[in-house]
Amino acid sequence: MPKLLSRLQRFKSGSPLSFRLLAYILLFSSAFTLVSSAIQIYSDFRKDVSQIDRRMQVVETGYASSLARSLWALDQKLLQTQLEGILSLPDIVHLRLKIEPDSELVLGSIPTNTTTNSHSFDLVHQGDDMFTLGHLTVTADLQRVYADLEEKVLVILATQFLKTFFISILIVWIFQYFVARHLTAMADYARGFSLNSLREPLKLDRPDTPLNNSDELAQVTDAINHMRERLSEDLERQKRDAQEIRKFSKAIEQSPSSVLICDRKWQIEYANQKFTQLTGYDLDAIAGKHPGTLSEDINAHRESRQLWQSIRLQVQRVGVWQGEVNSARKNGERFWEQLIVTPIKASDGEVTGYLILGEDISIRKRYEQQLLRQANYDILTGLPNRMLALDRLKLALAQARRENTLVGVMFLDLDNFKHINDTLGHDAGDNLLIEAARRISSCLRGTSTVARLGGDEFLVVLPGLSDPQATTQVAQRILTTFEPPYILNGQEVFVTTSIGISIFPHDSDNSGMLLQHADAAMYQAKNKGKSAFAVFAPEMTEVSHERLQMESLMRRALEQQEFELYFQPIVRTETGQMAFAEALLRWNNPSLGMVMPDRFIPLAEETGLIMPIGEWVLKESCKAAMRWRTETGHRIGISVNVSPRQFRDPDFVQTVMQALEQSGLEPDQLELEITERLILDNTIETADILRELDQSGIRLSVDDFGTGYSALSYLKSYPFDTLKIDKSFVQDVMTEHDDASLVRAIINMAHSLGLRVIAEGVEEEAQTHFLKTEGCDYSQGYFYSRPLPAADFDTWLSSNHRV
Ligand SMILES: Nc1nc2c(ncn2[C@@H]2O[C@H](COP(=O)(O)O[C@H]3[C@@H](O)[C@H](n4cnc5c(=O)[nH]c(N)nc54)O[C@@H]3COP(=O)(O)O)[C@@H](O)[C@H]2O)c(=O)[nH]1
Repeated sequence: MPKLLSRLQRFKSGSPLSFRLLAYILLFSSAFTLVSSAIQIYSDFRKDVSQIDRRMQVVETGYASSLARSLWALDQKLLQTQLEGILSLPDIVHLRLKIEPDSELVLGSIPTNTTTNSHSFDLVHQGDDMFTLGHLTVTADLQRVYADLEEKVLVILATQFLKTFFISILIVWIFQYFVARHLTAMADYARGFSLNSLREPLKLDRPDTPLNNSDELAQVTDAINHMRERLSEDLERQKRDAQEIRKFSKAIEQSPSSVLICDRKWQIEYANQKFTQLTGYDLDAIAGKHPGTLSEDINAHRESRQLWQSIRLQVQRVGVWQGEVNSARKNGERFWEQLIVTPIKASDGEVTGYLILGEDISIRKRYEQQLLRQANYDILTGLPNRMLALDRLKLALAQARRENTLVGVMFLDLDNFKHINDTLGHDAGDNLLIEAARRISSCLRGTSTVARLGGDEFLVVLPGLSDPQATTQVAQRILTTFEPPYILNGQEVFVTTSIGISIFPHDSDNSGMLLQHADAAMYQAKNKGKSAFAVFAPEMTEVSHERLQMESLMRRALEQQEFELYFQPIVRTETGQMAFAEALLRWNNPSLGMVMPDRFIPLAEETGLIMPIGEWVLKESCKAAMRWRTETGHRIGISVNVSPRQFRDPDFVQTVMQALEQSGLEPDQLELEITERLILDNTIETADILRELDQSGIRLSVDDFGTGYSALSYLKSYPFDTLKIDKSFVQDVMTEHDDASLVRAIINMAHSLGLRVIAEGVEEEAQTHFLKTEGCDYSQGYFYSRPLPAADFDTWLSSNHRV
């Protein structure tokens, strides 16, 4: 029962369509039933009425002749019987017989309040003559017909209504079961449809039959589900798109590049953080403006307008513009940015706006300018470097060709720069170069170029000369400006320069050759004794050729075993007995002959060949010392010269140790001679290396002492064992009072620092007496022996009883 009630309730409230359908069916079927029943009833009614009419016709045809005969015969009884017979007929209620001429016979009665139907006919005698005997009016009562009609109406109405009602109920139930409830389910589904239920498809509560799967409801369900899927896909896509858009907008907002988006009229619509950060303008302040009109500076504004005009044109024509722009920040500060401007196009290709990407390239630009400067200028002196100098030289040559003039090319090299640099340190060397550059520049006209080629080499280009003499005048002026001393590390230092000159077009019309010739002339000037200039002459090329040749020969000298060690004894001054020997390198080249170290060691240092050569010297020296021990039975130490360049080899200590290990010589039998200039070179971890060598037991001596510019304090700071007084002082001790005093002072000072002293360059016996008197520990010089080849030294050792 409750189920039924709820159904009814649903039927009433939840299924208005069914309700309405029921109402419509009832209404229409009732109307139809009524009309059809009315037609039916009316037809039956007409049938009944016409049956009565026919019956009265039958009375006329059946009774007229017999009634006429009864009248003719005046047989009243028969007439009475006949009339009663007619009256007994159904529905006939009244008979009126008018008998001619004026009698009347009436039978039956006409009921009141009812509808009657009358039929009259004449009663005629059919003899020879025809006589109308009477006139009979038959009246029929339609009461029965109407009663029948009423009953029929009632029955038909009742049955039709019931039929219609139940059929309607059935139809509505069928409709409700097969359609309406599913429509309700669809409505419920649609009503409850939300983003959360997107994954739940609409399912109707009906069997899964092929018929059900293909009917309209199935089609609507499919359509709804299809719509749901499409919606779900669209939403998914929208979600993805929204995510993408969020991602892109975040990326744009946080992009390391500045981003401006303009509409199609180039009015700013969007600016990201980076843009604000870079320019100082925030979006509110610039929205709607043209990107070229942000600055308030009128000049910048004008420039920018022109620029943006060309940007607009190129973007229209080519589709992109990119370039480097010197933009202005809000505070007026200028900066460089790399801009890329592209149109933003809709899918139909229509331009909807413009994208302007910017990147701050100020640092790169500065760096580029710096690089450009570095590429063309010498950082230390600010002078043009080799590259720019060569460009200028080429330009000068081109101009000279046009104008038929001369170009002077001067190659300058500072004399003894290396020595000064090594002894006074790099800072002093740098200051010297700066001052030298200033002095050279001060001697030149505005059109001339002075450049630093590297190291202590300078190039001067004198364009547009009419007379070659002009070059020598300039060279002389330069030499004169070099005369005043330089103040380096608080000391007065005299520095000179050597100048080589070549002239275009006399010496060559080629810039490279002119440089080479000036270089060759410069060597000639050096050979003249420095602080000189030389003008190129063809024979000078041989000198520079020799240098090149020497370098290439030296590269093969080690493997060709062209190097040889000479040994010079170092004796105890007091006794003249052999103490140890110094290894001195010689180069025996088949084409160059015997080459002395002064000639090739600087070149070996320049080219780096000193590393393998120095290693060879160390190993051979240690081996020689061990051989002497074997041969003489005495421990004879060996002193080896070490070039500053060798100290820059990170494996130097290891090389020394290897030489000792491989030969078996004890470390205290090896002495390394180091020049003062090495010690003053702050760039080398000299102290660490010297300490490491000292800790290994290797002895260390300061070579050429007295020739440097340094203070003596380093002697205390470094672990030296020996100090070697330069031969230039020793050689004049007997003649120069100052030198004698200096040698004496050096010996005393060295002793006070716990160092032993070697005097080198002892050539005369008198010098040995002096040194003995002054307490000099060791002596070395031609007086005792010249440097000897190994075999000669062996002989010297065996014949010399002073060991
Ligand atoms: N890095 C290296 N340098 C080396 C090596 N071998 C030599 N040298 C250096 O070359 C310079 C010239 O050396 P050298 O021509 O051998 O001259 C030496 C002696 O021959 C010379 N000497 C010795 N006694 C006298 C003398 O009585 N009179 C005189 N006029 N000359 C003399 O002195 C040079 C010794 O120099 P020093 O080293 O200062 O003791 C020279 O500077 C060498 O250092 C090498 O293998 N590596």
